[in-house]
Amino acid sequence: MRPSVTAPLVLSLGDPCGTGPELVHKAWAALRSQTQYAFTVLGDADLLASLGPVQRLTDLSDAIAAFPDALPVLDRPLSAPPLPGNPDPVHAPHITSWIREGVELCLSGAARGLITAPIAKSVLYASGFAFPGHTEYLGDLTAAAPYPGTRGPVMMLTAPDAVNESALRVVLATIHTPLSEVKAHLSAETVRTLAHVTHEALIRDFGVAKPRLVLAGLNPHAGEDGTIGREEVDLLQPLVAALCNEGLDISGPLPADTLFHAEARRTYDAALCLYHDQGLIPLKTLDFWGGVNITLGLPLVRTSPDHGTGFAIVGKGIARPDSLINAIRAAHDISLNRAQTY
Ligand SMILES: NC(=O)C1=CN([C@@H]2O[C@H](COP(=O)(O)OP(=O)(O)OC[C@H]3O[C@@H](n4cnc5c(N)ncnc54)[C@H](O)[C@@H]3O)[C@@H](O)[C@H]2O)C=CC1
Ligand SMILES: NCC(=O)COP(=O)(O)O
Repeated sequence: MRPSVTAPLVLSLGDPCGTGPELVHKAWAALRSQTQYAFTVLGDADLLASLGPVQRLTDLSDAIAAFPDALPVLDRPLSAPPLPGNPDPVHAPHITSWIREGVELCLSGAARGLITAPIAKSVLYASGFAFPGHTEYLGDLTAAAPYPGTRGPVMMLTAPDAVNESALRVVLATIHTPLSEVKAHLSAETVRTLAHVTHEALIRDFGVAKPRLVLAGLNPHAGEDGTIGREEVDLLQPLVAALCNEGLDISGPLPADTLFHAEARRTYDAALCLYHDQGLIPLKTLDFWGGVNITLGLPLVRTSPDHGTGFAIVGKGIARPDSLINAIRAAHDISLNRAQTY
């Protein structure tokens, strides 16, 4: 069902021992007077009440009215008390159930977007979580839901507060893949799907009328005509030619080391990167505090701060909410764009 633009956003609390709970309160305090960003937390209300004012909701539709006065929460209690800064796999089933319920609320139309606070992957893996991260989990949870475009999930990171005028968007062909295995995971079909999902999402989710894509090379100097690696010649150049024939505006493969300076960024709307750090190093260098992680190609809107659980700084009052605030704003913006084009 298509979500109403007047439905609230929902936010899964993530790891209760991380910075998520305090950041949620900081984000609420920053946004409480702007009810277009009203969100409700799926998580433990006692934990959140220990950090600031909360309103326990029984009905999600009360979220917008409650938002200016207190942080709205759909109380989904933990079974053991969380120790700040000390993650414990005992919380894993709750963490994943908050995400699952957020997905259900979005797919039913009761919520118009899901923001996920950070999870610690290794903690979830220790309790049997079978997905590399939210991205793949959300792809699995939504596999049966109708979607009008090319299916993701695709991970996009955006640096909305990047300096030098031009923001940066990167999308990843491989995500949490060890570097030694990246090459084996790169196929024409993987990169082709990445390009199409990104092209369609730039139109549907970001309102870019004619998306311009660029593909980064894998090797130094993009292989230098096959003399420093052959992936560009054998795989990526023919693929870019095929994608151009399919109607996409895409260039590359280009050397990654000269792809991210301000002037270069003005020439494209999204950079297709082949592995995690190829895209995330420039992004986090440009905008360490404000980056947003967005999942493309899903039948729901999902955003997240680009940082992790920050266990070492929990409770110290120094965790910055910029990225979470940007994630909430991005979910709002994307849901409005989708309402116009979906
Ligand atoms: N969206 C998600 O669910 C993500 C989860 N993670 C998970 O987070 C855990 C920790 O990963 P790390 O690589 O240590 O990354 P991290 O982002 O938690 O920490 C990296 C550095 O940034 C600082 N930092 C993090 N958030 C901050 C904030 N809001 N304000 C100020 N400083 C902040 C930390 O103190 C640390 O120095 C891992 O288990 C990882 O799986 C990592 C990235 C995204
Ligand atoms: N480095 C990005 C990250 O870890 C986010 O992963 P996900 O949980 O959004 O799939």
